[in-house]
Amino acid sequence: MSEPEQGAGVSDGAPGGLIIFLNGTSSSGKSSIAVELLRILDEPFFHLPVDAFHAMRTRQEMEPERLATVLHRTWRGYHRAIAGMAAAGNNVVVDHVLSEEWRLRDCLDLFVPQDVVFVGVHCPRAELERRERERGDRPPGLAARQLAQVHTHGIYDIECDTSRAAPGDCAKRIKDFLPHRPTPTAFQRLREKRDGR
Ligand SMILES: Nc1ncnc2c1ncn2[C@@H]1O[C@H](COP(=O)(O)OP(=O)(O)OP(=O)(O)O)[C@@H](O)[C@H]1O
Repeated sequence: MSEPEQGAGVSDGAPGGLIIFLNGTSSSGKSSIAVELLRILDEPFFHLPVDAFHAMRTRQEMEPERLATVLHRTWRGYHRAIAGMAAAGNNVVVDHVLSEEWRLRDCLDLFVPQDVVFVGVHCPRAELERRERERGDRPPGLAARQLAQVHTHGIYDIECDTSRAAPGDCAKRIKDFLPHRPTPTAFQRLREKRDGR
């Protein structure tokens, strides 16, 4: 039996899969957009949220120092799992918080930069705090603490403000952007910046 044809327009014929990378603070609306994306995208995509990787870990108590090591390893493994899925030709929606500088550096080292659609998921502080209170399953102040770092690199392919647009509208904008994404991509530009070019 022959292999199913690879989708045109989404991966541009490249052997690697496309990575739609949603970056924003906790409660900014990343998962909600990812759910909508998977509903409307025409090609097969996998949603890989960082939370799913934390949820796979055993639940035992750990000393803070050991926990820090285990968490660091989890994030590094998550980045490599994304790269691995994409390397095998799978399209991926990533739902991640770049709240520490090394995380972006690690992703820049690992992902094929022309295959990444880097999406800034923004939401004003007051609305983040309101959502945190309403959902009750995140520590109060978590999103506000992450705000300082998450968007500091300042370069995206596309950005959305989830206080002004519903998750479905953000997903539709991202989907419509895919066939027209310009080069260099945000990841290509960030790599050039990293390399001092
Ligand atoms: N565009 C939006 N408008 C209004 N409410 C939203 C919007 N997007 C998400 N929410 C609400 O905000 C809360 C957080 O959304 P979501 O889980 O998608 O965020 P997240 O960025 O994935 O958060 P986390 O990283 O903490 O998992 C949910 O209660 C969700 O219903």
